Amino acid sequence: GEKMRIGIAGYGNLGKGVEYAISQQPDMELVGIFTRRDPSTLHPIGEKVTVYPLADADQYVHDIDVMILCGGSRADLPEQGPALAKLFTTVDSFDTHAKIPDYFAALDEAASAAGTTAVLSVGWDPGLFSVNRLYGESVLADGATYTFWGKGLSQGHSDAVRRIPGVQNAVQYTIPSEDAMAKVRAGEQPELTTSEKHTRECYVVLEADADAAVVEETICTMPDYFADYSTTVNFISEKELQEKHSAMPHGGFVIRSGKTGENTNQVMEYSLKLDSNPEFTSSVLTAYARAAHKLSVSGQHGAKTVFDIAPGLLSPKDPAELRKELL
Ligand SMILES: NC(=O)C1=CN([C@@H]2O[C@H](COP(=O)(O)OP(=O)(O)OC[C@H]3O[C@@H](n4cnc5c(N)ncnc54)[C@H](OP(=O)(O)O)[C@@H]3O)[C@@H](O)[C@H]2O)C=CC1
Ligand SMILES: N[C@@H](C[C@H]1CC(C(=O)O)=NO1)C(=O)O
Repeated sequence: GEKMRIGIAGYGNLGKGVEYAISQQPDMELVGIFTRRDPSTLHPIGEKVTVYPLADADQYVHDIDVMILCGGSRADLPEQGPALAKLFTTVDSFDTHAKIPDYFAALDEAASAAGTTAVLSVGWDPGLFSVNRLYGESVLADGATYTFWGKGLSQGHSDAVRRIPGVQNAVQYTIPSEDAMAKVRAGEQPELTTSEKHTRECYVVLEADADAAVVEETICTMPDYFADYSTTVNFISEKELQEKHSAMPHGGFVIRSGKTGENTNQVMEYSLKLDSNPEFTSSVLTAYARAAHKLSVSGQHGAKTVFDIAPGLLSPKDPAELRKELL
């Protein structure tokens, strides 16, 4: 049948990853990339891919089935999400956890009024890790859930640091506590505070006239991103950043350890080992774009999270084919 027509809004790590992911989907085609920068300065992976000014997106509402939003959660999506949900069915990876309820409400208002479908906070955390925490807590009612990330590069935190005035470039690594993970794996079900589970390490390239002390303080006290953690900030050159910090590996796992019966131990674990955090996240976004389109054409409008989306909708296979795979 007809291929799904996809747009990409925002061309950074995620935007590039979505371009690759679409080329792997038999049922999708890329209509174009939308950017706030001068389109002529962008060089997509595919030579034939057209780059449009994001400001012109409204001219393409009849050419695009799903717009995949690849902007930064800290400063782009809060404005781009609702604005684009008025025009398109959208999918995004919004990950400022504390702000998800408000963001959901804004998207739901926009998408319900426009008769579109806005799928938010898709990726791995939030996203696939959220679904696995839900499975664990729904199945093992008596138990404890733990999430560990890294050691790896968090794109949300890296983006948040890059947005600080005076920062030219930056990356942030998340480091899990080996001691905390050992206790969890030993089934001790420990009470762990946020700062007992992870520490955060930033590598920052300053602009010429920036004040390092002010930048460091802004990072370490940043609500929702760094305030609850112990964070170290290292100032390096752009050259060193490019040489030593260009790879974006990450990963982690969700564990639910619980009890059933009289006193039976049950442990459920879901883990990721990612050589590229952005390319994996982009692959999740692309699968959920398929689900978003199916929801939209079947009249399921408004905002949806991963909790609202049946797994079968993610697949290019139809339900009858999938049923054969149950065996
Ligand atoms: N839920 C999850 O599991 C995950 C969520 N995320 C989220 O994805 C968000 C985006 O991550 P990521 O793609 O790494 O962010 P980037 O910083 O690479 O891109 C963010 C935006 O910045 C602009 N941009 C990109 N490169 C440049 C450049 N060289 N010069 C100027 N502007 C640029 C682009 O907008 P434009 O083209 O309009 O200029 C782009 O949309 C993160 O903020 C994070 O919140 C990421 C990973 C996992
Ligand atoms: N949203 C995260 C995905 C995972 C990684 C993470 C962290 O390192 O704090 N939290 O969630 C990202 O932007 O990479």
